[in-house]
Amino acid sequence: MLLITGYLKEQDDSHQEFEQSHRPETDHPRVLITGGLGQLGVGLAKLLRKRFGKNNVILSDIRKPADNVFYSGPFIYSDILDYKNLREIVVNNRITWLIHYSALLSAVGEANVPLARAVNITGLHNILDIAAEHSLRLFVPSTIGAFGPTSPRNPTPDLCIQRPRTIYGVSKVHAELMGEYYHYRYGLDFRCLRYPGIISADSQPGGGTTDYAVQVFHDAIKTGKFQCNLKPDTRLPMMYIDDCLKATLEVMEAPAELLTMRTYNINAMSFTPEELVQEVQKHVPEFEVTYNVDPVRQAIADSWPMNFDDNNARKDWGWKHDYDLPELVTTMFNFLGSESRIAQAN
Ligand SMILES: NC(=O)c1ccc[n+]([C@@H]2O[C@H](COP(=O)([O-])OP(=O)(O)OC[C@H]3O[C@@H](n4cnc5c(N)ncnc54)[C@H](O)[C@@H]3O)[C@@H](O)[C@H]2O)c1
Ligand SMILES: C[C@@H](O)[C@H](N)C(=O)O
Repeated sequence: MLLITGYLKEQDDSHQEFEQSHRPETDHPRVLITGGLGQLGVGLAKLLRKRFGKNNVILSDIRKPADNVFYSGPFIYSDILDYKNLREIVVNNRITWLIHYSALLSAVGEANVPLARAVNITGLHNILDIAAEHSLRLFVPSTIGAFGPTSPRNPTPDLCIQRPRTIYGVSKVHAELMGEYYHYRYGLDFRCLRYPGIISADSQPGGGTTDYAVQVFHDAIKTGKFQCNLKPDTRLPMMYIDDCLKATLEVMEAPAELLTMRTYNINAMSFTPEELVQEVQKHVPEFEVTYNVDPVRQAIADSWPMNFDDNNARKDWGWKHDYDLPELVTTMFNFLGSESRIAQAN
């Protein structure tokens, strides 16, 4: 058996022991999260473990997990480009839900197109085949980046022209279309949400265009100064991580008959760097910002939606966000402020 977890290792090194003492509850899904050590995976694992039980949710990645992650529940090495290994993990752990988070994001994708193509497209093909072969429920996130300069930008509906100009966006449109094709052709239970830029306090973004909206909080607390790599009036859809993870769980649990589509926009708020900074200054009045525009990220942002129309998600399966801009900013400062007080005390 392949599964080795820090949590289990602490108790017993025998895999036999795992099989006997940790039988999965049959009424809960057995979940595998790929690319689980990025900005979103650890938080999602925490949420799903609370709901389905610690041992029913396996995090996987090609990176080495931090101690707190390793000891918080099952973790396994998995490279999504290794089809045989992926299939072995699914079979040996009797996986029923696959959450496919592995990807190269927009900015790092432009910096390494061959790798982005391999991970985001070839990797997705492995995931689709394994999910179809083993009748898994498959979640693949898409993104505001799946739209391009010829899409309507304010607001962007679910169905419209999608001609993105990044390898990231192209690979995500490909994922949407392939997932839907497998659904209609082979009956694959494919579910997909187009996430906005996600903002989180306890995990770092992986090299996207919306990363500035996370970094700003860290710099406000650490130095009181921030250099923004997008222009002050660049408007993009954004969401606090708790809303993103809640939506993911909700769409995965939604009865199939409610889903009139298989790919939905979800949204919470939309702001520019200037508007975010004004809100941050309510908490840190002396906060100073300068602008040093990164032309690659700026060109990407200028081609993306400014506002996202998520009416179908709201109508079909009851999507509703909890965090608007003021709550987001207060929550980020509460979290990071308490962390920095703890660090100072130690
Ligand atoms: N964070 C956002 O703002 C956002 C917005 C829209 C969509 N999404 C999507 O959500 C998903 C998760 O995003 P994230 O922000 O956590 O990404 P991230 O970049 O932080 O993490 C991606 C993870 O994929 C892993 N990975 C890379 N190559 C791999 C391989 N060959 N095999 C297995 N794993 C591999 C990386 O090690 C990394 O831990 C992605 O598909 C992303 O496109 C994220
Ligand atoms: C928006 C999203 O897909 C990611 N945060 C990026 O900027 O690339």
